[in-house]
Amino acid sequence: MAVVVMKEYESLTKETVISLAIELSLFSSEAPLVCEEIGDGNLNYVFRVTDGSGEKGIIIKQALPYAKVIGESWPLTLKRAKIEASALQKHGEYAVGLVPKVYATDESLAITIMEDLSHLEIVREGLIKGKSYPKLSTDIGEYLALTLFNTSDFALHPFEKKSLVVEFSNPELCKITEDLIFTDPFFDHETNDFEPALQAEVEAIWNNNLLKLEVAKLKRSFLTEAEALLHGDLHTGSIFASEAETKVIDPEFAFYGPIGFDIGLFLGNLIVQSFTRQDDQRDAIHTHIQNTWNTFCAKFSECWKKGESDLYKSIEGYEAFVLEKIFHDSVGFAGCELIRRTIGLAHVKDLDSIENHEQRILTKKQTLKAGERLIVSRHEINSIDAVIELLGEIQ
Ligand SMILES: Nc1ncnc2c1ncn2[C@@H]1O[C@H](COP(=O)(O)OP(=O)(O)O)[C@@H](O)[C@H]1O
Ligand SMILES: CSC[C@H]1O[C@H](OP(=O)(O)O)[C@H](O)[C@@H]1O
Repeated sequence: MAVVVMKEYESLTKETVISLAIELSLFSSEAPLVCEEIGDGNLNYVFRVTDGSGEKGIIIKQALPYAKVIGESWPLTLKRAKIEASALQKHGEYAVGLVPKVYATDESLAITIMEDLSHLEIVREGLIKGKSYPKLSTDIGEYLALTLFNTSDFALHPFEKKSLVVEFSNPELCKITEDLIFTDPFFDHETNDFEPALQAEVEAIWNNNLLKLEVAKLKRSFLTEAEALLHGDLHTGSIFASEAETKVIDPEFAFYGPIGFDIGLFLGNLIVQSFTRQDDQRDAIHTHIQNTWNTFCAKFSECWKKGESDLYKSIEGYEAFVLEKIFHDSVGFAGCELIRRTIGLAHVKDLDSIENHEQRILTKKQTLKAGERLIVSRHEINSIDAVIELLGEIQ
């Protein structure tokens, strides 16, 4: 990967992106370059440059000094571009082929130049259309096990692990998660955004001290447990796929946190999708939920058996203890994701695009109920099949 040293920060336009692509010799000098801005996320600009044939493309993603969805009133560090590029590379070392290739970065412009994945589809969009992506859960289960195990103390020398903890210190992006996932939805906070028909359910959440105690414990794990290098925002909008391929993008929230957080966010987004489907279409999603966890466990155990880095790895019962903790954390984090995606600042299209008002409100009530039960009962839920059973009980 090249590191391009450019001038000071400026917000790129389609024209300056083309000049940059020429300056960096990313295409042959005669190619008639075309650029479009394709970013649909909350935070950054994403430019796609093609050579006119429409076939060869590259992606130039640029961080803005503020959150795009809110505007300049929400300043945000440009350092997130470097974190994202470094996390793509670090995760790519272990989850080979499951993340886009990074071609170049420039810290002062806050850009990452990477592989164009436009031949794939964002999983959230495909799932909403009823697709099921046969390889999704096997690939994501493996991605989770390989990235999380191999960046943890189970695999790394303690000096290397601690130096990665420092490299991936990401306080501003973590603060967004601390607020938007773990705090604001559980209090009457101005960032919340919910439909008036949900007022009673939302107030019940704000008044539920048992629920809030459990969320406080999960937030504490997020704040304090530097277990592995997380993606940090692994929702179905951060995954590209086809029938044959899966690629995880957008790890700008990467930092050292609890292993169950990435797993829980992915499962939470699958659970949201499950509630939006007709009964006869839910099985494909439930199979993905089960297979994600089962693949994660199988691959994590395979990694556990390799290498000698931690003498305690061979102690009877230790691996089972670790996996049990990760499972209960994952279930709780999934619950938080369900609640924040329903009533918090950042919604998901799976829910908001349900046109029929009654159906949309019913589905949102279900995601809230499921979220609450997953959080409060997570220590009594002892298998992934029990999660599926719980989903079936929610009317
Ligand atoms: N490598 C890529 N190849 C093709 N399209 C991409 C790529 N990365 C991002 N995109 C497009 O840009 C959108 C926003 O990208 P994302 O990284 O999620 O931005 P944000 O950080 O703002 O959420 C994606 O939903 C996708 O449509
Ligand atoms: C104001 S940030 C809200 C929300 O946006 C991020 O998602 P993405 O960058 O994928 O659009 C993240 O989930 C934050 O919680």
